[in-house]
Amino acid sequence: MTATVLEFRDVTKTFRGTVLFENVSFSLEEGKTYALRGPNGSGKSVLMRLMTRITRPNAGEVIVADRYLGKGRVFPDSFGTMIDGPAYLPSISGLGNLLELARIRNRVSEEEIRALMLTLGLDPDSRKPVRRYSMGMKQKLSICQALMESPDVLILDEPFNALDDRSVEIVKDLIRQQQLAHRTIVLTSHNVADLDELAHHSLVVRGEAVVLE
Ligand SMILES: Nc1ncnc2c1ncn2[C@@H]1O[C@H](COP(=O)(O)OP(=O)(O)OP(=O)(O)O)[C@@H](O)[C@H]1O
Repeated sequence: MTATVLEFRDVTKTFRGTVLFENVSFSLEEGKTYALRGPNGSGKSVLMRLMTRITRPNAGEVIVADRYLGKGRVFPDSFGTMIDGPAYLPSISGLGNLLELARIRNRVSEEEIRALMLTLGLDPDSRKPVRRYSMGMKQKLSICQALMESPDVLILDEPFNALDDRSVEIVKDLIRQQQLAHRTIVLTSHNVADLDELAHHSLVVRGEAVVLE
């Protein structure tokens, strides 16, 4: 039997009186990859923020299974997210930034972070400050940040943006490794072929509804 990771129960989200989602209900199952689809501005990023509980619904509930919550915590403890991009310290290096973030939970070693950076084509020994990073380099750093602690659930908003073809293939391989490790993944992409290639199911934003297919 598959286990539920998180459940939306009659979730309504409005911004200043405008309804974005109304009475949305669905569940995500462990080990599955979900393509979140919908036109620009339909609410995909907001839905992802609701999943992580960064954004709260106006009505209804987002229920995260107990095993993903730290003791007495509201926020999921084992979710890796790449939604708005973390707020990097612009004057220090990529490795420096990842080490700072890793200190919060102390779950990943410097060696593991260095290896992941190398896999993605980032030089961990580069002293270049993040403010001088190109868009693609920042994107790779965000992917490192989301993956580095081997989270049980990955929420990836446009992980392939700004990446060259080779880097797209590397990120796809990393996602496939996560699938083999039975991780649960939600991802968006403006490239439908990428979503079709990777996802088991779709979450489609249709007006104020979200349909699981
Ligand atoms: N904090 C906020 N306050 C007011 N409106 C917001 C806020 N966050 C998002 N919105 C609105 O919610 C709608 C959905 O935005 P969202 O970024 O989730 O769309 P999206 O589907 O991710 O779009 P895209 O494909 O362009 O990335 C937009 O109209 C946006 O302006």
